[in-house]
Amino acid sequence: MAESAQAPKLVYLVTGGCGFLGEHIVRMLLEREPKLRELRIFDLHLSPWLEELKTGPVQVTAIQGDVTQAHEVAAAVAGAHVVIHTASLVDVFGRANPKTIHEVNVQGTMNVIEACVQAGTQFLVYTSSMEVVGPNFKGHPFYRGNEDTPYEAAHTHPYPCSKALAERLVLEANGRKVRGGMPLVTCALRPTGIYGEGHQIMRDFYHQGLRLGGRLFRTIPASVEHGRVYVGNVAWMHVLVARELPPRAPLMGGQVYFCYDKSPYKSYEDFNMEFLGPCGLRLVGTRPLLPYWLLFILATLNALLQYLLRPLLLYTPLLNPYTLAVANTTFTVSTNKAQRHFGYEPLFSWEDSRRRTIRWVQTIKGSVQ
Ligand SMILES: NC(=O)c1ccc[n+]([C@@H]2O[C@H](COP(=O)([O-])OP(=O)(O)OC[C@H]3O[C@@H](n4cnc5c(N)ncnc54)[C@H](O)[C@@H]3O)[C@@H](O)[C@H]2O)c1
Ligand SMILES: CC(C)[C@@H](O)CC[C@@H](C)[C@H]1CC[C@H]2[C@@H]3[C@H](O)C=C4C[C@@H](O)CC[C@]4(C)[C@H]3CC[C@]12C
Repeated sequence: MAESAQAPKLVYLVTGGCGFLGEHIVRMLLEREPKLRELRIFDLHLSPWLEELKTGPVQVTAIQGDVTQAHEVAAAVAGAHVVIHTASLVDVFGRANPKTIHEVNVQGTMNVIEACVQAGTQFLVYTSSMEVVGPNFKGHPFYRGNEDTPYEAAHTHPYPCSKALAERLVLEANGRKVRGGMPLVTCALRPTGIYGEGHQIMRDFYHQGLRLGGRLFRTIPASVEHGRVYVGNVAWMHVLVARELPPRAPLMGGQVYFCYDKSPYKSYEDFNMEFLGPCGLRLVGTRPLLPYWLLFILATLNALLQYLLRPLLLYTPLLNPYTLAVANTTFTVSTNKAQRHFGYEPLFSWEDSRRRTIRWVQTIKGSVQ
């Protein structure tokens, strides 16, 4: 895209723009992308808060659509300069069937790639995931790893499998000729466990704690570290990557970047207590109250119950064999590749991220604060 000091002229499309991360990306773009003329938000489910965004200087176009429908994606992409593709079925709790997860996450991504090629859209940013790497089904730890750390990325669960395949398709598409003869420039961002305002799993933990009289019971050893990153910093990295991809295409094209900030390395449960503790919850136990083998049996019983109850209702507890295995496997990143390649620095400090998240938890219905 030609540099210009004149009026804003860029058209961005964000797929999944009404999701937990998508909303933060949309709001961050409107606040911090001065070259934006039009922001298109493409989502299966449009949110009511979109209306409040239409009063600003940037044209906000809400598009209700399905990424599995190629013609709907093509219509949304036509005329866009940059596509940020975050739309995905994010499910490790058995809510969606594996076929649907593949259709949305893989076929949907293929539709986005093809739409960029046909429309002549040159820049595509894909929201991938740490799960593309691991933890693998063998439970190998990934300790303070980076984008170049050797690791056997072996998956059996539909979600990580779909994200890994989609990421590969995006990176392999880098360099393809788009309509008009210019090269497609792609890159993928791999957030670790995102937290912050709007995080549904944090909400689920909070409600579980309220149901248990203000207590949560430790199931994961405190020594098992899980990387986490604040949603505002993930959104900021997306904005920055989209801005720097055109001028730095030779360096950034076809690259992957972990999303990171200064959030501390802790177990998943201890990290959640950074926000749930100040909101009145207590984590019982300095070590897991139940042995792993018993937790595994309970997780397996949950999976069996989910299967048996499916004709009647969707039973999707937090504890299942997959979530137990992932939570019990250290996965932390330590990298500065995003800083080296496009000058990324976290926008929000840990203290600020924590304060914002606590403030949000306090607004959750049923909050005791
Ligand atoms: N939440 C995390 O911890 C985390 C971590 C790493 C990566 N990610 C990735 O970030 C992205 C956003 O995740 P999230 O946590 O915000 O999830 P989310 O479920 O809140 O958002 C996903 C959005 O995609 C939309 N969507 C789903 N299927 C669609 C379809 N067929 N067509 C159009 N839109 C569709 C949903 O309506 C939703 O608004 C995903 O790609 C996910 O893999 C999330
Ligand atoms: C019930 C206990 C065992 C409890 O500790 C389970 C926690 C479990 C629900 C989470 C532990 C790790 C989470 C995953 C991780 O943060 C990364 C992810 C990648 C992202 O792309 C989607 C979400 C997720 C799979 C995330 C889901 C919840 C956990 C498994």
